Amino acid sequence: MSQNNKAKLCVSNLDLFYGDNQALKNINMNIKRNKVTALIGPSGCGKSTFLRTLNRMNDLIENVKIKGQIEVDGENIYNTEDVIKLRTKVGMVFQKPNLFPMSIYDNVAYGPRTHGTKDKKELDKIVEESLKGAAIWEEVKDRLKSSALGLSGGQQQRICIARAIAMKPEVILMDEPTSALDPISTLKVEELIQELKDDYTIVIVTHNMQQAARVSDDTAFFLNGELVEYKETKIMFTNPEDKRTEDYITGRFG
Ligand SMILES: Nc1ncnc2c1ncn2[C@@H]1O[C@H](COP(=O)(O)OP(=O)(O)OP(=O)(O)O)[C@@H](O)[C@H]1O
Repeated sequence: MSQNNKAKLCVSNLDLFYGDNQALKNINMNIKRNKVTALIGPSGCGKSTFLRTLNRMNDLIENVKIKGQIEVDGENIYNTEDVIKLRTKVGMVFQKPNLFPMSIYDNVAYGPRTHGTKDKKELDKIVEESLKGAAIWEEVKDRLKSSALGLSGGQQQRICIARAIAMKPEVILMDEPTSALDPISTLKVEELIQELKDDYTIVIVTHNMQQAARVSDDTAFFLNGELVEYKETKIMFTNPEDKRTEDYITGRFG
């Protein structure tokens, strides 16, 4: 299962139930390291649910039952007691920027501080590197002490990415990270995603097929909780195998 050296995450026989409602049905998927993998499919097909299983965010929801196995670097994440460590390794960026009402600096330093980094010089370094990594340093370097909530939506989303990077994750999960952004900010975040894959494994949920085609290396198409098709993005968008994939990407439904 985890013999595939390229795979960062190996998902096998994954089922997920919300009460009696089965939201994920026997998902099998190897997600490649240092690649961008897009999850697409119509509303309610299970994309966000699947994304959340990858760092156990569904644990926080009542009545959820999960079967099957998810390995990160060969380790089953549902066996570990240390969920905090898992979420450090597998970070997440949400649909809407969700910064704290504090300064830009304090937002980025928040995670490292709560994990015990107190040294001012070290924090300065982490903040600068993370903001550079999220391609927002030049825009904010002279106002690090100002409120993060004074930034534009697109800038806030890049600060959220910087905040994720500050924890030194290996995988970054993104749930429709540009859906609340204007086209120019969207483009900036898309460019950033492309740059980030040199250092991280990225899994992104998107409703926007052009976006999946622009940013991802591999694409997975979900429908009614099933993984219908999963392959290289280039091939998926030019030569889909399954009629349902073709119907979806050509805009016939969803
Ligand atoms: N917290 C929850 N409790 C119960 N059912 C849920 C919960 N979250 C999602 N579901 C159900 O699970 C199914 C999959 O939802 P999910 O949000 O994963 O789909 P999605 O593909 O991400 O949709 P969208 O594109 O609209 O965000 C839906 O039937 C949804 O109603």
